[in-house]
Amino acid sequence: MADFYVQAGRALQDILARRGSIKAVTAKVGEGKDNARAAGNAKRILALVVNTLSFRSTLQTILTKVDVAAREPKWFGPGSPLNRTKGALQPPAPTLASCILLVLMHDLLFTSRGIQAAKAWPPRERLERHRSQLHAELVRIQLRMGKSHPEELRSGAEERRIAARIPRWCRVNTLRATPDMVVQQLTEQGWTLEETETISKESVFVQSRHVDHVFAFHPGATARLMQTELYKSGALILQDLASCFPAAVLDPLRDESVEVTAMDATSAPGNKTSHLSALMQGHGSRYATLVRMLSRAGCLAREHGNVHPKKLDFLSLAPAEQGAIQYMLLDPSCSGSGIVNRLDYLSGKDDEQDNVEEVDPVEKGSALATRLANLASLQEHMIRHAMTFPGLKRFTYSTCSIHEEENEAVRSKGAGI
Ligand SMILES: C[S@@+](CC[C@H](N)C(=O)[O-])C[C@H]1O[C@@H](n2cnc3c(N)ncnc32)[C@H](O)[C@@H]1O
Repeated sequence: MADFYVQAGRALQDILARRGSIKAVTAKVGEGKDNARAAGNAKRILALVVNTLSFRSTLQTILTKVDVAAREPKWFGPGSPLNRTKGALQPPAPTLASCILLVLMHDLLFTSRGIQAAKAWPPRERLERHRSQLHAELVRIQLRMGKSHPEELRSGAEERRIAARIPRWCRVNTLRATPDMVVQQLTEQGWTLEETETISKESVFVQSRHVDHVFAFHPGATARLMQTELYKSGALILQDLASCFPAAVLDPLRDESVEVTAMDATSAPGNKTSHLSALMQGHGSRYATLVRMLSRAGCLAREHGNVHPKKLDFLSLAPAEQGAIQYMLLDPSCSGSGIVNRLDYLSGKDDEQDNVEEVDPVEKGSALATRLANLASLQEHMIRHAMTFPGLKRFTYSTCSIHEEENEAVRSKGAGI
């Protein structure tokens, strides 16, 4: 179990050093030879890391009063042997010992079971020497903030309240089923399609007014939806409404009567690719990366679909050699600032299909400005590159960002409109 806390501390260190998203980092740390065990491990690490981050500001306030690193320098100071663990990042990243301290403090102060490592493990033993003072500080913070329970100190309460009101959007994958078939099966399972603006009950769903074959469900219905055969077979794909617009707008067959070729330039993980594939009704050829998702959605050419995935750097493609490409969906890396964060990973109802790239909700100020400038420069470069494809008739540019710098500004500079 000591190893578990070291792995969780490593994941936390990677996240704080901004080396990846929470999901990506914890999945990587949990990796091992035994897949089932690794998956279980990754889930537990994810839960501990997410919870530690939720209480991080409280934990750090406590540490300003009870400076564990100064009191126990051998295990939590800069010279700790924990900092020499294989793979530990070096400064300017926060030390591994300080990250392990946070995850241990989380379990000590916020769980009834306490730290789940051998009593003799020195970091546990050293930290627990300060247990009563740490608890006293926690109670002081609670009183100061007028909270009756430590759980109320968790940050992000407002975000969670909002998340609980956001519908769960699903797209019918017309390569697997017709919308009528989906409605019929759902109805047989106790769901009701209503013509209403508000989804009052978990069993009610409504049709999108904007994009064909897209339905909105109650946010609390996610787990039940994921149990359905429709979801498991790839006939129903969890995909936010906003993310359904690019393929719907591009719609390569809209004014074509002959076979066409389209490219999804930055396709992984593949939601928009499979949408585009479905809109092309099995015609044409195109590129994508995420074979697994495409296979599940029935899009792969080698499995009688219409997508030829290629793992390539879009920017390294020579447009002159791609004269066949007539339509292109360009959905490049972005800040992810507009992504609806349902926090499903907190409840274990993880949605592997959300096209989350990198989401950093704490990012502010000049760090954000620099990151946006870097992203905008790459995005503009991609638009310019797309526009040199000689056969291109139409392309869409989209991001999951709410920042003008990545949207209107990039479009104006890149495409000159
Ligand atoms: C926002 S995501 C795309 C999401 C995808 N359209 C979907 O709906 O599932 C951007 C993707 O572009 C990929 N990417 C970034 N630069 C690229 C490049 N030069 N060539 C190809 N893909 C790239 C990233 O790795 C990332 O997977």
